[in-house]
Amino acid sequence: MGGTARGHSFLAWATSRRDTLASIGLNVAAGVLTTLGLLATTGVLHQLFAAGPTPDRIRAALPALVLAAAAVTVRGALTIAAGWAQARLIPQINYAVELRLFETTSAVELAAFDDAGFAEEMVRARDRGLAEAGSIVNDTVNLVTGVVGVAATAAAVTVIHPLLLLPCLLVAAAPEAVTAVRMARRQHFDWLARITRRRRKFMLGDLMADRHTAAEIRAYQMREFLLAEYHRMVSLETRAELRLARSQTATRAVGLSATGVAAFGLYAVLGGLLLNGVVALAAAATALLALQSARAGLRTAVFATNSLYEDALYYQDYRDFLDRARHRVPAGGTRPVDGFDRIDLDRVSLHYPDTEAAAVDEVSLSVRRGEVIALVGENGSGKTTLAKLIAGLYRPTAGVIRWDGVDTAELDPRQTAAQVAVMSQDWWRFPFTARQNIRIGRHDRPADRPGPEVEDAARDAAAHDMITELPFGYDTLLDWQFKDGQDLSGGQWQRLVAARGLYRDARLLICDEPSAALDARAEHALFQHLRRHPDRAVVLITHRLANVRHADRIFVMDHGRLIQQGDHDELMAQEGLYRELFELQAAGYLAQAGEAAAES
Ligand SMILES: Nc1ncnc2c1ncn2[C@@H]1O[C@H](COP(=O)(O)OP(=O)(O)OP(=O)(O)O)[C@@H](O)[C@H]1O
Repeated sequence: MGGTARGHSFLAWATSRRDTLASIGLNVAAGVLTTLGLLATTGVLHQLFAAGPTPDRIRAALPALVLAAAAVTVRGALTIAAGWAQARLIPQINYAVELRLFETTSAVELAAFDDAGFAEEMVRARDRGLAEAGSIVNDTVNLVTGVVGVAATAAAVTVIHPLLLLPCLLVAAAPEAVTAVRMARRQHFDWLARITRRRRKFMLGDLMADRHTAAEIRAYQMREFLLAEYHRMVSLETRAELRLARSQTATRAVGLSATGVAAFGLYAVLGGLLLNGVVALAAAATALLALQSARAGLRTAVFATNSLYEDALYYQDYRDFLDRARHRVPAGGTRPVDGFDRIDLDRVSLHYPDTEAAAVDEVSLSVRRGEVIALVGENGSGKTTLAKLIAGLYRPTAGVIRWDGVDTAELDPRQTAAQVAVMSQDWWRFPFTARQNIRIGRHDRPADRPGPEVEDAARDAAAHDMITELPFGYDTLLDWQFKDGQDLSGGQWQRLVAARGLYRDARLLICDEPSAALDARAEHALFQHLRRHPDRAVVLITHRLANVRHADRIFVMDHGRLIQQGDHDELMAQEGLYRELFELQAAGYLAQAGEAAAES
């Protein structure tokens, strides 16, 4: 926890030195005025309890009274100023903490997202870690305020009567502090133990309240099934929460009893000292005031320590996540890249985490500039994984990928990625306008770099007409959740994804099922533009084998292994999976063509 609090104060310091200094400094200054105020009050009481006529005593007490009033006023002003500095600091810190998280999550390697442990840590960091950053600052300032308050009072008391109250204060504070820390620890560990179940509960809740799942849930009448599953989670959760509440209540009861006994003892000691004449009446009265002020300070400090302890435990999750995530940011090399003549895969394998079999198993192949190659195989045979390896989205768990003979690990990763465009099979409906949805394919294209215009890319992907028919054309927001937002059909989205890929205008174009949702006309239009181009290599994955007939080379995958390669004619001349799959598809068309001929 010490490390965390230190780490965080660095963050506050780095975020805004002025506001951090002001938050702490003004609170300390307010504490000094508390001491002054108490000393002035003792002065007032001494004069009032002295012998002599009342008007004289009041007159004598006046200067101290003015001093006490001034101390209270200035202290109030300082506290308000400290509050202002704190209010400025918190949003800055929250922003810095969020930014750090998203800078890291968006930089980690893709493989990290396949790791369930990493995904869970990320949820934890977002779920609680972020929210705690602001509270840590608040609680730290409160702790400083509380401690300064107690120290200020203790200083005043020491001046008035050395060694009288300090031990008493400590005795009064101990039970509260111990109870608070115990409760915070238990709360945290209980939360950790329940996190997987809570994630599942949220996920079920999302399924039942999401627009994208609504149709399927109704079509399969999944409602009762989901509700029963949700109910099961909720009952387990409720039971766990009740168990926690029971033990927390017991701890609090013990803590409060101990605090009561300590307070009683404290007053008894003070009474005894007064009766025995060890303390004067004025000093005893100030002591009571001081005790009250000290206890308020103590309560603030204990409460802040408790919250700080709890915040720190959650915030530590955030920091641990950042540390671990930073190790998953691909380091990459420094060799500059500007295109390639050939990419060679040498016995490349990829194992997903927690899986037995390799998704890609010792595959060797090459992709040359100016070629169109195709990856073919049944579902789950490893085509998408292999394409992601070629695209550099995954690093091989064994084997080497070389660009013009250089291991990709040595190449500058940003420059390498700039050479690649991926039309992915599982694309996302980005909530931007149609134009932005295409432009994000190369949003940072410098003005002097040639490339297709947004509308040309859309035309090539058969998306232009559909976009111009939208209510605001290219400026239509493609998110139905916002006013004037629109949604598109699956095929329309896929045209947009294709347009984005073409707009990116990269040397290596990877098309994973680019036409799965397209109608025949759009598919035809797209494939016109995926033909050979001297400056570009295309890696095509498709189950519609008619589209791979013209590929320069076809690679056939089965259970992660490369089992056949060659062009269409070579592969058709062999017994094997390719011919089998091709003939199965062709038979469907031929049968239909035959039936049509018979009918006419
Ligand atoms: N993120 C992942 N984590 C774990 N296993 C995965 C992951 N993605 C794919 N797999 C597994 O890896 C294997 C290869 O999957 P891949 O998606 O590469 O196949 P594919 O040939 O593209 O299939 P399809 O034709 O259905 O698109 C499959 O057994 C799949 O279950």
